[in-house]
Amino acid sequence: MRILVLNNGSSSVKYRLYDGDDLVSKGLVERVTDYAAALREVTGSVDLTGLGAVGHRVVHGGLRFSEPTLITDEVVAAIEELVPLAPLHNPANLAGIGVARKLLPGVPQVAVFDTAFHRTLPEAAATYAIDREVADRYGIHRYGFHGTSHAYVSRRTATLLDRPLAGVNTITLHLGNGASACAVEGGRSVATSMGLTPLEGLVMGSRSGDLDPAVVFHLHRTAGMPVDEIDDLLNHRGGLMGLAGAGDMREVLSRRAAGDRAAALAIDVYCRRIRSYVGAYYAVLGRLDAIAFTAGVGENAAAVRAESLAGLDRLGIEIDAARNDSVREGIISPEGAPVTVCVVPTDEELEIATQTRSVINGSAEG
Ligand SMILES: Nc1ncnc2c1ncn2[C@@H]1O[C@H](COP(=O)(O)OP(=O)(O)O)[C@@H](O)[C@H]1O
Ligand SMILES: CC(=O)OP(=O)(O)O
Ligand SMILES: [Mg+2]
Repeated sequence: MRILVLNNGSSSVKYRLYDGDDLVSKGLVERVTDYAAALREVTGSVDLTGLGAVGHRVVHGGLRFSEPTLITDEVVAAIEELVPLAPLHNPANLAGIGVARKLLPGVPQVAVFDTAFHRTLPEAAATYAIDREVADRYGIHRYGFHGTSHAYVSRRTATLLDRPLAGVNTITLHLGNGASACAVEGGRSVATSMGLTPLEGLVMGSRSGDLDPAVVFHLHRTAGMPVDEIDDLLNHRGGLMGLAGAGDMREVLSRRAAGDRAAALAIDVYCRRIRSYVGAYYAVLGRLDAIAFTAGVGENAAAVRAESLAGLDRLGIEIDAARNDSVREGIISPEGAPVTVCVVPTDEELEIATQTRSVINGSAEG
């Protein structure tokens, strides 16, 4: 079955066309303002004959969506209702869905949610310690994101260990522009660092990750900053961008190499945050079999991997320097180490295609 996968961001359209598991073509349309035009460009440039389905990445699925879902008008309305919880991501996803349904009538469309994998979080992990009634009324809950990636990478890690997924405990570290950590117990997400929105947790390209919520009140009251400006400060002008003046890890690493102290501090803050989460999630899991690094930074920045896990050998967590510098995919811990540390390239689009196909096959059978 041929499947078109669309991953619409706030300013770009990424697409992949699969025939079974084979990638037939892929592309990226950048600086998108008109999704209809961008998608017409995509549909005009690839051969879509025999297309069996379109799979869409949808970032926020709220509490409702724990599985990939066939898109109907009612599903679109539900995704629209979640826009306030993901104002940067869901509108772009919806634009892609709207245009694809119009341009490809009769082709089934499937939504694959970033949040779905985390619907297994234990209640104690998903609950913020605030007034219960307020939380329920406004949907204040840890939803977690990058679930498609954490699911794919934790599965691949079990394969790499040559053990059944059900018996493997892994910490997956998705370090891209957005970044999140996940504790995966036997294939189920039991803790994750992003929360109500993709702002919480690790230090990211332009997002601050964790901070004292009182920072927001303080900036509002003392600096007189409107809430929208604080939102922009934390989401777009924080993280590596805020600390080092560049959001791209390659640039920050090269500035540090040139002696830039702000860049050096930014990387220290970035790696220390990862180390804190690894320790916390080790405690949550009780027994840890593997740590998997993935996404742009995790797959490519050996220095970040080494610095994040430095000094954890007493916990059985160690990196072999020669392996870390040479391995593109596979194990980077020393032979026989208690915890297997590995690099596992993610493939969110392939996972979306796989899940989309399972929905189509399931509905054909059912
Ligand atoms: N060779 C590299 N060394 C260090 N960082 C890298 C390298 N290649 C890519 N990156 C970083 O990966 C990040 C982007 O990750 P990616 O997973 O592609 O992001 P996203 O899909 O979230 O847009 C950027 O910060 C970029 O600097
Ligand atoms: C949810 C999220 O943070 O996605 P991205 O990493 O694509 O920004
Ligand atoms: Mg990515």
